[in-house]
Amino acid sequence: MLRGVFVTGTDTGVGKTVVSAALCLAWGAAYWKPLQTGAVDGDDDTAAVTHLAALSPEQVFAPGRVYGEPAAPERAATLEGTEVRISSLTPPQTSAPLVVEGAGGLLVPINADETMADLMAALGLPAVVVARSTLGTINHTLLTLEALRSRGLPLLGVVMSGPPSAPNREAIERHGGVRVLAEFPRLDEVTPAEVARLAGLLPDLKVTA
Ligand SMILES: Nc1ncnc2c1ncn2[C@@H]1O[C@H](COP(=O)(O)OP(=O)(O)OP(=O)(O)O)[C@@H](O)[C@H]1O
Ligand SMILES: C[C@H](N)[C@H](N)CCCCCC(=O)O
Ligand SMILES: [Mg+2]
Repeated sequence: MLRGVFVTGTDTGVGKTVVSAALCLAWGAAYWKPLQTGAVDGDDDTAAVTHLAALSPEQVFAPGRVYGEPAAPERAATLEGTEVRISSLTPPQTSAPLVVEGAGGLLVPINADETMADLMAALGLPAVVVARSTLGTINHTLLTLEALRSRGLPLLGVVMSGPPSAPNREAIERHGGVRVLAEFPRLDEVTPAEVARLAGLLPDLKVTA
């Protein structure tokens, strides 16, 4: 039984927020974004997931820190004259399973000596890796899986986002020794109804609080 998952990705903008919303819907999970950057550009993944997954107030937690600069948390915090340490972030208490969304990919710096991978380790949640479906994804995905494994971090599986590619899926599963949980097609419009449809593509995993 899983208490939840840590949604990471092969890159920023790869579809982690949309996948997080689908996971919340599929599992009746709560959502938390420990580190949000890019607020000056309107980046607000918590608001996006709340809308897309129609989360109730009990299912959504305020981000741990919010920074204006659209950058890695290390730089965004430094520009505001601060530093964030993983030990200062308090994970929410919830009776529901928890979907935690990282910022960018696995090795994005949080400060001079901690990365998203360290945050994942501290939370003790298995990773869902969101990957593009298109050309170039095999390398990016296998690098992310290798980085997870070299740190002894648990892995639940991969979600591929974009036009379904059977050859890319097969290569990632075979070379990465990983399960592709679902392939999320490109949506014309990212709406709650369409995200509910994507949620239906996810396997029935035993996720509990
Ligand atoms: N399946 C999809 N179909 C169409 N558009 C999508 C899909 N998945 C994501 N998008 C769009 O692509 C953009 C980036 O997706 P998303 O915000 O989920 O990325 P992210 O990995 O969460 O980025 P960040 O690192 O900023 O958190 C958004 O505008 C989102 O609406
Ligand atoms: C601003 C953006 N949307 C994310 N919140 C932060 C992405 C950091 C990526 C850093 C990097 O890998 O180069
Ligand atoms: Mg996001």
